[in-house]
Amino acid sequence: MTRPITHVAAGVLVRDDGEFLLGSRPEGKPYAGYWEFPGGKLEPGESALAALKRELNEEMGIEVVTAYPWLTQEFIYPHATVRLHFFQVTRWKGEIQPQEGQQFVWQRPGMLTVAPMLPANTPILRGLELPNEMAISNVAELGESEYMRRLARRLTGGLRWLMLREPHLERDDFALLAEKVLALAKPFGVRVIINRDPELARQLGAAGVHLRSPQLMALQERPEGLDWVGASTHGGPELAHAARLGLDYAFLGTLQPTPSHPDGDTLGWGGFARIVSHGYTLPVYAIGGLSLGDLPAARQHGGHGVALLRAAWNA
Ligand SMILES: Nc1nc2c([nH]c(=O)n2[C@H]2C[C@H](O)[C@@H](COP(=O)(O)OP(=O)(O)OP(=O)(O)O)O2)c(=O)[nH]1
Ligand SMILES: [Mg+2]
Repeated sequence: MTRPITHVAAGVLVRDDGEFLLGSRPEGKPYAGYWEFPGGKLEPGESALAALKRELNEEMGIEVVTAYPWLTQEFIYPHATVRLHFFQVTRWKGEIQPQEGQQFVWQRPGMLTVAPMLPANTPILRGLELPNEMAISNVAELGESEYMRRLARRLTGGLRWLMLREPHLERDDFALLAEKVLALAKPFGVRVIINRDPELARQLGAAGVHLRSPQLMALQERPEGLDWVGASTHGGPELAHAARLGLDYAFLGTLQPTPSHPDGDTLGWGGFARIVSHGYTLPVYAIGGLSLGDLPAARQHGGHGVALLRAAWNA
């Protein structure tokens, strides 16, 4: 027998310093004492956003000002089958005050100090570790020495993640470059994602691998031995495949015409939103002709962030 699905809206409050809020579940509810993102069940006919606003007001006394639709997760509990609609809440009014005897704690992504967490939330916590800007290397256009100068500048400026993607290089030359980049990035604790193949990413000891869409579609399982695995996608079927394999994030594009693809098929924000609104558990980056100024648009349309090639190195 299939049970009806209980729809739930939950809010991830994120401060400017990157810390996010968890609440403890009050006594008397299923999983009392577990940690969760504040939120609750949708009422009949209520939208997820309306439920989010109502629940955050009821449970913590705040008024939501800016909320971005983010990840969706389905989970089967003994007590219910839930579909969770997560939002990132970046602005709110009023002071956070527990209204139901719960506790609240601010946490740093990847460095939780409280437990246990509701089990459905594992991928949500992973998603919070991912940056809103994914910077993609551009040795091809800048040349190696100029690129390394700009990378050094961004590293001292606080860059946390970097994707190394240089398809014009032969594998050996790419590996040599990767070793230099990894050595430069290491003291900064930067996560370097290798856009080539899982084998090379493992050999280099990189944080992860990024798959091109043909590589993604040829796989039946997530590559092993890598902390982070992402993929490029161009539509719903590819994105769904990435989600099925349990990948950590996906790119979706091309958003706008770019210098290298001046007149190809582009999605625009409408097309991007239509695909993402299907509701995936993995964060989705918009890619193609974007700059950091497009981040609010990407988030309004259900994206996690923007993947930047040229624009990442202009500053
Ligand atoms: N609020 C919230 N619920 C979550 C999260 N993760 C997760 O699996 N859930 C599940 C637990 C519950 O089965 C369901 C939320 O139900 P709830 O008991 O919080 O709902 P509610 O606030 O409307 O409570 P009530 O009025 O029914 O007492 O979703 C999360 O991060 N936040
Ligand atoms: Mg609740």
